[in-house]
Amino acid sequence: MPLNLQKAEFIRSAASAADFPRDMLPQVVFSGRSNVGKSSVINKLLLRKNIARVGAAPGKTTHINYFLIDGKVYLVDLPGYGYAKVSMAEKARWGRLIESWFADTSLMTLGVMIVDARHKPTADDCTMGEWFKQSGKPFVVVANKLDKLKKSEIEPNMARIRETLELAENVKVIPFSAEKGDGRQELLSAILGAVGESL
Ligand SMILES: Nc1nc2c(ncn2[C@@H]2O[C@H](COP(=O)(O)OP(=O)(O)OP(=O)(O)O)[C@@H](O)[C@H]2O)c(=O)[nH]1
Repeated sequence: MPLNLQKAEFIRSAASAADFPRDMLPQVVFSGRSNVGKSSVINKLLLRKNIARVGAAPGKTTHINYFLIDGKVYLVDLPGYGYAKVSMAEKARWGRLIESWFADTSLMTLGVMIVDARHKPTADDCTMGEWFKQSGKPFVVVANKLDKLKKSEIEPNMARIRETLELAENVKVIPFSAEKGDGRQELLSAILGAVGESL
């Protein structure tokens, strides 16, 4: 049976490891700096207007949101990072939550790390990249907001992202526009391949 992307449902918000689903279904985990467009990427991927809420209140660092696609694949939405106005206490809480998630990488099938196509990855992005590398699981980098680049900027910016994050050759950097839809097929293929499903 092909995977029906239209059948996506919110399952739960997890505030600690006790709430993480631990059934055997594959988990595709999304991370990104606050405001990078993570919700927009997820919405574009699923062709939904608003399954992952876009934009309203940045800095919601306290919960990991779980969605289930067609009863078969979890989409895991890690809280955004790097939002300037967040207190030290909230940053520490974010760190503990992420640490507890990555403590058991048997839960993870594929990582999707979203960065801004326009900019050099931040120190926080590099830290996130380390979490993914150390997980030992496959991951891809999505360079979002591609529509804001001039054509001539695309290649050098992608190279800068790869270099700054010190990515191994087998890690894909996917130029993406949640606004226009560029990169959707490539990201979808990477996800379907990792979870062993087709459309
Ligand atoms: N031009 C352009 N704007 C985008 C794109 N993706 C997202 N945006 C805009 O960037 C802003 C942030 O998008 P969100 O999807 O809310 O970002 P987020 O990373 O989920 O943000 P948090 O909720 O703070 O974690 C919104 O104003 C979006 O419309 C894109 O590909 N191109």
